[in-house]
Amino acid sequence: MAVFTPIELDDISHWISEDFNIGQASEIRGIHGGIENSNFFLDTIQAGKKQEYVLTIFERLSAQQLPYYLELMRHLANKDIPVPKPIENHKGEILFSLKGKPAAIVSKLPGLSRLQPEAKHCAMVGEMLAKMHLAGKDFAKTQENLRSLGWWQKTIPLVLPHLNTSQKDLLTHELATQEAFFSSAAYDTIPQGASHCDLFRDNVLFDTQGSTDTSQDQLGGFFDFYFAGTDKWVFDLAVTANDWCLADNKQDLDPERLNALMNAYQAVRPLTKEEQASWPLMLRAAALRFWVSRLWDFYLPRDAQMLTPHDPTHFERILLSRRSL
Ligand SMILES: Nc1ncnc2c1ncn2[C@@H]1O[C@H](COP(=O)(O)OP(=O)(O)O)[C@@H](O)[C@H]1O
Ligand SMILES: N[C@@H](CCOP(=O)(O)O)C(=O)O
Repeated sequence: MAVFTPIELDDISHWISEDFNIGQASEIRGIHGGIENSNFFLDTIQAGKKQEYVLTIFERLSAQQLPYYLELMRHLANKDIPVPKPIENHKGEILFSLKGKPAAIVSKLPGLSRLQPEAKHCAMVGEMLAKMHLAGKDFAKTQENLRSLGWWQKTIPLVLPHLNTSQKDLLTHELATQEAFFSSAAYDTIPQGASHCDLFRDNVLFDTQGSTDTSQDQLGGFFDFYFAGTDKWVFDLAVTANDWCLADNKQDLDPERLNALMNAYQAVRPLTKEEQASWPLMLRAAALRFWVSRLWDFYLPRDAQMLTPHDPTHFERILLSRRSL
């Protein structure tokens, strides 16, 4: 994440001790890594013991949009899906205001990201993703994926002037293909529900159980639900596959990792015939979604301390690879 809105301990100490039951704030540290929100590790001391939380200040999402994400995390956590649990204040609220922006405090998950995943990591992620989809079936709220087709249609004209001719052609052709796909009868038959929509390697933690290698790794949890939405579950799986199952050339799919992800997912929730048929176009949709957002972040950047933009060309290559399948 980046830090767009700096926060000091003095800004929150009184608020934490007065409004919550999590002890006294003892330290706050800006987190480097993501690109959307201002995130901080927040330590407190409660009954003499250190407790760890994550404080997020939302930079783009509004107080109207946020209840979906926070309630979804609470719903999933209550069903034993390992996700950050929003912390309630004394009034039972989970959405607050800090420095004039919406903010939340969530539990800190254990572990670290595995950026060079083995097939077994892909399998753990596939299994938990399917369990998460099923656990979200009775989640009452719905909210569209705010980075889906409507957003691509609005954003692509903003980035096109920055691209060369072949990039422009690729982007406009793929958008036209996806528009036709989204409006097809087949698309309507594909099951949907609460989806993470950004389940990249850096949004999953593995608990290493104290081991220095990967042998004991257990899933620590999924986090960063702030791109979640009601979407096709198989789109969520395609987003995940495009990041977790890359071959050494960083663009093609690696059969071993992909099989591990898909088999583990389908052991919990087998894909329907319609989902199977949609898979090639879903992989392309998932590649397009992140090519567009990376272009947008790259060419129309915001001010931030500690911001590291992601490379858009990575998803241009992934899209080309998926189109050649
Ligand atoms: N609940 C959490 N538990 C543990 N670490 C977290 C948690 N939430 C965020 N982090 C850490 O903060 C970093 C940035 O968070 P992220 O959600 O990716 O930022 P952004 O909201 O900007 O996308 C992550 O890479 C991770 O290290
Ligand atoms: N996963 C996306 C960017 C979203 O940033 P995150 O830090 O919130 O995951 C990408 O890689 O483009």
